[in-house]
Amino acid sequence: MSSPYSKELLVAQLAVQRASLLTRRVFLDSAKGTVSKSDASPVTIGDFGAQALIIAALRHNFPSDEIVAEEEGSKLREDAALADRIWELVKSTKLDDEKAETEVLGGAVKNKEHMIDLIDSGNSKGGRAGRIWAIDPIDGTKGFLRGGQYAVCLALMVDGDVKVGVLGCPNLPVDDAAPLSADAGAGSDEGRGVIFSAVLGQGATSRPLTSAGLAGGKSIAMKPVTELSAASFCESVEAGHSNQGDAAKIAEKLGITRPSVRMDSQAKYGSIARGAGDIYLRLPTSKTYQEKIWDHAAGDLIVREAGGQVTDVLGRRLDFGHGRTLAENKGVIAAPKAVHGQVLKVVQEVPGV
Ligand SMILES: Nc1ncnc2c1ncn2[C@@H]1O[C@H](COP(=O)(O)O)[C@@H](O)[C@H]1OP(=O)(O)O
Ligand SMILES: [Mg+2]
Repeated sequence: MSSPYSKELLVAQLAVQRASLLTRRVFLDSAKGTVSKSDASPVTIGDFGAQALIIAALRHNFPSDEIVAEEEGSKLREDAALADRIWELVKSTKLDDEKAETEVLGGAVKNKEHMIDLIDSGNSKGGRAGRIWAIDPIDGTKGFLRGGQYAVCLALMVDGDVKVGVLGCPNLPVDDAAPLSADAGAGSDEGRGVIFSAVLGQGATSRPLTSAGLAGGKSIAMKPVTELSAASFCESVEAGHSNQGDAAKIAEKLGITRPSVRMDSQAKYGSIARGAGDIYLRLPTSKTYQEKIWDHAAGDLIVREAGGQVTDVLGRRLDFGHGRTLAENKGVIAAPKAVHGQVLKVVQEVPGV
């Protein structure tokens, strides 16, 4: 008998692989497919294209599942030139493995209208009942535009619990043992591109972006931290997304002297899951911002399956059953199980966190 969620894992890996290859094409273009420049939440043609490809794969395989996705198609209905650019990209991005492309993913998107309908169908409200996929087609768009790290994110929740998580990180080194660095290789894809995956209760793996599917995966695990003072922190590049001043106070209290590695997107979760970093802190910068489920679902499972513990700053598990946002959580602390409690205690000693 095949293990639980093996089909979901295969479809998710291939869908993320295909979408990641699409985003890489946009990334290598100097204008990076920017759609809205001044926006606080920038968007590129890669966001829409990747979302269309992932939803196409999910609709083909799991037609009755719900989908929560970050982007919506209305902009494309109003802007024909924009829709045409995205359509060119979507119809010309295919896996080399024709069998995977046609038999698993269901082949190409039919036409431009179909593409926009697919993008629009990621509008589920989420919740605690049934099978719901969460998609962030390009997490860390600011990093993507800067030439830094970003991630293509997909997770399946069943009754509010994450069962499958896949992260495509086209700019992280393939090598799990490479030192943690925010450097994305100045646009070179030599030795870069990794897919992290996890299924609840089955561990976490990494594989090169160019060889997705179920073959070629290696088990990954967090690095055991014996001395917290020797640990390294991972945090957002954007000071508006995580309070870097509070993180510095926490590092000092823990005796950590190494500077934090700042990196965009859920690439942080993948990096600590494979032991390239130790602790990911996301400390709220505002009382009103609610984290989005697509920004955390895959990473949360991958870190937990690699031997980590993930909570918010109050020590509560991330709760993906409250709709499109983590309405009942505040910030994130992801750390190896053995030291998570110590980190949490120190986080709570910092006034205002
Ligand atoms: N005030 C905020 N606090 C935390 N995260 C935020 C905030 N504003 C936006 N984000 C989200 O942070 C994510 C990127 O995180 P990171 O800093 O780890 O790369 C993006 O998905 C972004 O959402 P959006 O895409 O809607 O701007
Ligand atoms: Mg995001």
